[in-house]
Amino acid sequence: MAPSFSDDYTHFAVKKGHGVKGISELGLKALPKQYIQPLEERIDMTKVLDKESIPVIDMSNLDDPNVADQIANAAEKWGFFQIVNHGVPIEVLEDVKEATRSFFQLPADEKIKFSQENSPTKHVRFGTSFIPKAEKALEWKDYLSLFYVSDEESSTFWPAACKNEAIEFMKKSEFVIKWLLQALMQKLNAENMDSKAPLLMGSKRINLNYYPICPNPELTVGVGRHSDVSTLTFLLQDNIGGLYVRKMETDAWIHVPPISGSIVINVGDALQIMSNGKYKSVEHRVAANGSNNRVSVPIFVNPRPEDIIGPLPEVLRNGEKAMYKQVLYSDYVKHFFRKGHDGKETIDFAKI
Ligand SMILES: COc1cc(/C=C/C(=O)SCCNC(=O)CCNC(=O)[C@H](O)C(C)(C)COP(=O)(O)OP(=O)(O)OC[C@H]2O[C@@H](n3cnc4c(N)ncnc43)[C@H](O)[C@@H]2OP(=O)(O)O)ccc1O
Ligand SMILES: O=C(O)CCC(=O)C(=O)O
Ligand SMILES: [Fe+2]
Repeated sequence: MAPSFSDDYTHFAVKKGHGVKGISELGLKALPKQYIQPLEERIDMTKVLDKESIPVIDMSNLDDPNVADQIANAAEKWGFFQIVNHGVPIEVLEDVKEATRSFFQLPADEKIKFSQENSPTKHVRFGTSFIPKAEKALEWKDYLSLFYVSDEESSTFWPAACKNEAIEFMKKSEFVIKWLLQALMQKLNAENMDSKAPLLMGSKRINLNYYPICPNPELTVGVGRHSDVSTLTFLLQDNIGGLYVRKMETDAWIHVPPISGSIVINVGDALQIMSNGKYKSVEHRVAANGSNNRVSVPIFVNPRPEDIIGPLPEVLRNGEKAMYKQVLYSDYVKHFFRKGHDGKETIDFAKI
């Protein structure tokens, strides 16, 4: 049944498993007040630079040393870039976007089986907004978050509507992810990828994000300002648009235009820490949309929860002063998940 009072919307979306998709489908004329963001957190279009864009890097010739240079340069100067001709088949990308729509199309009583309270495993979580119990205002997004442990575990516990497509996307992306990390390590003189791979890409989480049509998109956000806590994020977006990235060291924002077949790559906090600040995790946010539903599928490439992360010895070899302490990665991630989105604040947890 549709909720009648404003406070009931939180119950309906968060506790009953309808999510913001359920609210969207009620056809309300006005946004429930819980979703109204303070003015400073809404996207101010006068701060968007429409003539600038993040780099787009063609990966068709991996033997060209220029490719690795462009990647390291983009990770340093922008923290965000798009890649094209990266080798992940277009059908795999289309299939995982379609599987995302199929999962969110399920009735609430099917999706709620995967909520924090009901899920058969901590590794599968369906939710809405970011951390509703810690947020001052809610965000206009539903998600399914899948932590990869093994094919067997995924096959047993991940929802049938999307598991094969999500696993395939992860598998087919493995080569290019490793190549990107190798190129980034080379530029830090930390070439030994065989020994570094577990730390850089020892765990993966894939999120399926659903941003339904919103009655007053200008009053809220799909995702608030944050940087990812990953090493790298490998993000597939559909053709709707709405992802904005902060231009480094300014208060201006740049839109990331959908490019068919491309993948958006961003540096996460773990790589900023390991590179002692050479590569930067940059704030980004997602606008809500008044006319179209949007999906996105980030693969968060991470250290393992039990890893200790800090500036790599190779980076400090030349006497450079460490800017970050050694921290247990799961402590870092738990700190991120303890509060609402707060821009680049999370990294203070690791600062010396
Ligand atoms: C959802 O909207 C988002 C998400 C994001 C995500 C950006 C990223 O960069 S995700 C990459 C995170 N890295 C990893 O998952 C790999 C390392 N994993 C770990 O260290 C651990 O698995 C763990 C995530 C810390 C969980 O540890 P565990 O011991 O199993 O502890 P829990 O009790 O399950 O969780 C602790 C605490 O975290 C919250 N939480 C856990 N998982 C999620 C999740 N998938 N989504 C949201 N919140 C999660 C949870 O609230 C727990 O606290 P409670 O108080 O509820 O118990 C970016 C932007 C977005 O909008
Ligand atoms: O939906 C997007 O384009 C980005 C989402 C995001 O930033 C995240 O899930 O961390
Ligand atoms: Fe993000």
